[in-house]
Amino acid sequence: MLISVYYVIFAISIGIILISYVFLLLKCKQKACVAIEHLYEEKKQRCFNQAPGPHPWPIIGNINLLGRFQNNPFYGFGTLTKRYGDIYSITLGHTRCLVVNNVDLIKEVLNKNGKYFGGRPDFFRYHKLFGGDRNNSLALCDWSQLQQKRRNLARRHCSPRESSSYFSKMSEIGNLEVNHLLEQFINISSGNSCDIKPLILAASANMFCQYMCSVRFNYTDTGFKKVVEYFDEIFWEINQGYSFDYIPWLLPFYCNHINQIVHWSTSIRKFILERIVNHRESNINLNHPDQDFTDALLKSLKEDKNVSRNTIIFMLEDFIGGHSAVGNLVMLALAYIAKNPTIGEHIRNEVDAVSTKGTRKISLYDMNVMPYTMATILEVLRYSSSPIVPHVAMEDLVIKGYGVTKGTIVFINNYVLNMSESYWNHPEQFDPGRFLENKYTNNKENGPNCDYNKTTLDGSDFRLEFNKEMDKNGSLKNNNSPQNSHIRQVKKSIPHFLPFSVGKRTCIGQNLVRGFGFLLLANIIQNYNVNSADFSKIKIERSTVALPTKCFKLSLRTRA
Ligand code: HEM
Repeated sequence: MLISVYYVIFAISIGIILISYVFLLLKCKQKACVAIEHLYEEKKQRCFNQAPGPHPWPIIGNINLLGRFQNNPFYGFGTLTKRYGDIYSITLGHTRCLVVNNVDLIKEVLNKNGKYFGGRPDFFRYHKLFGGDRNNSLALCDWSQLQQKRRNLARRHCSPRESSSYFSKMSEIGNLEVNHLLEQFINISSGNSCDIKPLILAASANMFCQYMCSVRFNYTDTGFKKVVEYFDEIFWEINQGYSFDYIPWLLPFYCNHINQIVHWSTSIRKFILERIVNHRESNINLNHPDQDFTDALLKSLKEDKNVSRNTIIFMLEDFIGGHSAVGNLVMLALAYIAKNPTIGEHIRNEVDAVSTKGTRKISLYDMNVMPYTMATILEVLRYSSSPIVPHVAMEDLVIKGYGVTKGTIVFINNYVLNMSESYWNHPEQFDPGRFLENKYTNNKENGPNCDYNKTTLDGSDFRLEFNKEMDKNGSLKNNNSPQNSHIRQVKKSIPHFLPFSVGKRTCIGQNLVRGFGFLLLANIIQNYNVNSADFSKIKIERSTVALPTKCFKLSLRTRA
């Protein structure tokens, strides 16, 4: 009896051992398969050559090639296409980079493979700008679930649709701030040269602060003035490239510069906490609907354990900081108008027709009926070719048959798109008209449901009357034809025009740029003639929307 019990126990033990071996073998097989697959992938990668490119020097790589194009590295990238084609690799310091120079390839990288190119360069400077960790920044962080969450949170507030209450809030706030700005201009509107940039930036900052945080600051508030200046410095800084980004051992030579960056960013953070967040945080009511973006952020902090206080403070800072881009864009537009007075005349014609000769201010709802003004903003974006923040490959992958290894920095060259003769007629000319098209219509079409039969705020059916009186350059002429008229509109889509980039990491602030930029530009031109006492002082770098903090002066003269 005892023996048979032993036999049974022995048999069970053998069974267990055998089953364990089978599991062990299966697991080993799985691991072996993964390892083989990995090896195969690696081999496959190795089979793909790197894109062609110049041979790198030790230590500096190809930085010497860009040295010649310090003022416009993207032009430099463009010249290298003649030798290496539209996609090529260069090495900056020790970092491998890929430069992509045509629209199809750009879309292959950012649209088709966007999820693999969601990283950003790990520059020391970027960390210093955002409290020691670039992942605090919306634009400079690597792609992550947190980034997806932050983008979703921001979308409603920062990309308002025309029919939404956010849009009407934007229009209202924009108009109120324009009144404040015009009051400031009264003292400087005698036609003398003036440094108007700080005022335009302050107006733009107040538009953003009111829209996002329901607070505005006085133009004489020294704390506010300093913060607006520091934001502007940072905007300039983000648009620059330095050799120490790629050759970190040069950093000790740039200590003062880095300390300056830290000073700007910590001062901004202190201001946002002391003057905006602290007070709001203590008064937040979770049961009330969101008053603004700050409410939405503070609520997400209370409701979602994965969102940290740092995250929301940096988000707010990022979005308020967007005002610098708008302010600089408007300054550029005014400079081009000063240089090309006919452009100012065309805008003035639109403004006068829409506002019945200046009897009311221009609102956001006039955007659709002022195509030339909108086209001017687009032409500034094209002409200045704001660089697309570099992307980084987050995995090994293949683009156009070339192997791209994880960690490669990808430069998207939209300067070549904006300046290529194969995409634009006379790309070197500043000409807003290139963004306009005519839509022919007969008046019968223009019934109450016609898309193009837009009305202005005061209810007048302006667009048709106005458009049929414009010649092709945008100036007024008297050729009223009662039957047929053409409507001038901004071209709907231009596939090679990507000022805000495409794909997963496209700019979140583009509607704010169009909206607040339009309000500032149209209302300034409604009230002032813009000129310059010395055009030689208007120096504009290509390949950036950023102007130095201390830039050219302009003169404003009240319109007769
Ligand atoms: C002249 C005005 C502006 C231009 C030309 C511009 C252009 C761009 C470009 C090219 C990118 C990079 C997209 C990419 O990496 O593929 C970007 C990213 C971004 N922009 Fe703008 N932008 C402007 C203004 C603004 C404003 C006003 C805001 C906010 C209020 C804003 C918020 C952002 C954010 C948060 C990102 C990062 C998105 C991400 O990486 O996921 N931008 N912008």
